[in-house]
Amino acid sequence: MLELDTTIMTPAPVFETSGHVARFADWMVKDTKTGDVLRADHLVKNVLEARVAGDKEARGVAAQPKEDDKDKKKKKKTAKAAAVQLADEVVKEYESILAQLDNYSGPELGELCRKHAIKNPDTDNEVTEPVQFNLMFASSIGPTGQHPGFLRPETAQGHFLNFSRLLDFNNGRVPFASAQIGRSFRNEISPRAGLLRVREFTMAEIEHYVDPEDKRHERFADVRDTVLVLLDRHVQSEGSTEVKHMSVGEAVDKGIIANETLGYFIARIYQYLVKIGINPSRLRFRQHMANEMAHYATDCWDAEIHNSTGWTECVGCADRAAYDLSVHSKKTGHPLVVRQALKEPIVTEKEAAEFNKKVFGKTFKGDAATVQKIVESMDEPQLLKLKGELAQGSATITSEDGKEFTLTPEALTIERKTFKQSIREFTPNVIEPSFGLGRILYTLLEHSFWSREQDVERGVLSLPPLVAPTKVLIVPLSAREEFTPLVQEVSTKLRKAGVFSRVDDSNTSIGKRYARNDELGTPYGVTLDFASVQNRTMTLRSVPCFTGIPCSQFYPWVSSRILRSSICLFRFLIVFASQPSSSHLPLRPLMTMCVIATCEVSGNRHTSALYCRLSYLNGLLVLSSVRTEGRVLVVAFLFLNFVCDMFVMLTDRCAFPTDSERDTMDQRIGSIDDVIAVVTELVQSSIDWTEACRRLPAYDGVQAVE
Ligand SMILES: Nc1ncnc2c1ncn2[C@@H]1O[C@H](COP(=O)(O)OP(=O)(O)OP(=O)(O)O)[C@@H](O)[C@H]1O
Repeated sequence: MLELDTTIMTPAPVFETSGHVARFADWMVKDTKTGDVLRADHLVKNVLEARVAGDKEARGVAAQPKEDDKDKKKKKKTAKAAAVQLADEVVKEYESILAQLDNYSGPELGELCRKHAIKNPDTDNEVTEPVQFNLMFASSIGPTGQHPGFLRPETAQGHFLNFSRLLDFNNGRVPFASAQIGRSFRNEISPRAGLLRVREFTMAEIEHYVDPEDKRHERFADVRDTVLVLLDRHVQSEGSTEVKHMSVGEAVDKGIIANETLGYFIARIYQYLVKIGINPSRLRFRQHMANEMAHYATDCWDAEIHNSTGWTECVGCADRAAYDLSVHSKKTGHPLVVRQALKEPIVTEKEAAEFNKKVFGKTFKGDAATVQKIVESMDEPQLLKLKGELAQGSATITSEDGKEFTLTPEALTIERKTFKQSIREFTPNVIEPSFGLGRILYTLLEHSFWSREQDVERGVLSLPPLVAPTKVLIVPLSAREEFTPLVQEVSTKLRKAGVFSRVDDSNTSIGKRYARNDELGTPYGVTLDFASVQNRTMTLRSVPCFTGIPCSQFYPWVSSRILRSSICLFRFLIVFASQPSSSHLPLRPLMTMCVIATCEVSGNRHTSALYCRLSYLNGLLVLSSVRTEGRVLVVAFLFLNFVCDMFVMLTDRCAFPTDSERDTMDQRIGSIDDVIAVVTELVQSSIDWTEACRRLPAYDGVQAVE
């Protein structure tokens, strides 16, 4: 792959030729009273989605999440959902429109606004008919300002302008690819949602040039079995968003993905996104519908990632065919083609025109070149017709501006000739994966950031080591002088191993230091304690990774929760039943049980355990205050409470470990050199945490200094 870096400010003829001046546009509408500008498709989407959500709320399917004031400010243009129930057919129609929203043209969007009374959600005013708005920033180049230019809206055109040079570097052969990372600029109608829609953003684009007659990819076998979540154009045009899980091999075989090279890059995009930490269950590939496709594309798939704003396109992967190279070549007259030596020459017979230069020049004088051009641009049937007319004595041809010329057999002869072709000339097709780095980074941060159930203020960023800015945190337990040489030794050894580390020797507690670095996304931590000074050992800690509940643990976890909740209810009933009517403390055990039940169900086991013990005390208090005959019941309650406790302890064993447990459990110990070797391999991803645990024993807090 050849990397290039081309200019951002681009002369206008480049984008006139590529079609961007005429067609790189979005549809916008204006608020008829305030003049507020809205992107037409976004307006329809916001309003219809809000109506569908309002319908769900009215039916009691899902409550609308409450927006706090901050969010309200951010989502100024988001339509508010009124809890209004809609007719079933209307909901169906709205869902169908939303599924194929990207396929509507401007007039169709205008029609939708009228038909469904879609207004500006902020003002409730009508909106105008959609008009096209070109997304490029115009400027002028040079001191006189007479050369118009544009800030590039994509890096791709820079690749195409340099095609001949790139082809030379690749010895005139395809396939090969060029790559560029750089800023692009789009005058977005409504730039919102943080980094998701901005007017200036970083793109990483690959242009892969292939033979149009052979779009196989030599490494396709490596990715053939990669299973993807696909939302193809047929499903969308039926108004559905039902996805298919399918290997890329099968999708190419069935023609869902147009060709192997496109399929290869889609699979590689998937692998890349998952490798950097995007949650694969929130990633899908959506095919563009016919109207939605950019003017240059013949097939296009977007890698869409789900985040707090919904499904967002983060990478586009298009087959741009020969469009760009052909238009630039036509405009400049410079052939952007590949010349390939044929193994077997191709022999063909065809009609060929031969000009008698002397007579031709004398007859047509200044128009000779124009007449020759007209004849040369004729195809086989036209030449045959002309040949017939010449055989009759003369033929008349007309130029584009309507001028007539009479040709005679003296000036021009047409004969059938044999041609031997040993070179094949073709314009390569281009497959283009186009990454928006801001969108990828934003969704990655969203997918990686979480907080502990019992401490929502304490955030954790579970970044894979590959992308984490700091790979290892070195934490000396004390700021005492004897730690300094050790810290320096570990830091130097990690640097030599190519592992970027940082020392946190601040005065705060070790817990706070861990927490701070968990939030910064540092995946590993090594701790130097007093045992390190004495025995040269070091502990290794991995930042907990929130992957959701693994399937294998999901059912035991759910059943344990159900069991625990049932036990709470059971306890509650026992307490209730054991209340002697004369007791002056009837509410205390009752309230305690309610607190326990709430804690158990919400998973807050520390508080639950505390209240559990309190319930015994309550039982004893009740015991001392009731009549003799009521005591039997209270003793029975205490006994049953004890049995319940045993149950809870047992179910604790099969319960899904909480994050705090993973925090403290995931500590290993070893000699400084062993730990450095293991953490280096972890950072390089050549081993996983399981292998690290096999190599280093667990740290149980006992291997400390005597
Ligand atoms: N305004 C923007 N802000 C941030 N990233 C963007 C923006 N526009 C495009 N991108 C990124 O560039 C990539 C390739 O651009 P492409 O032209 O395919 O986007 P697009 O289809 O115009 O996007 P959209 O439909 O969201 O406007 C997108 O997948 C996206 O990640």
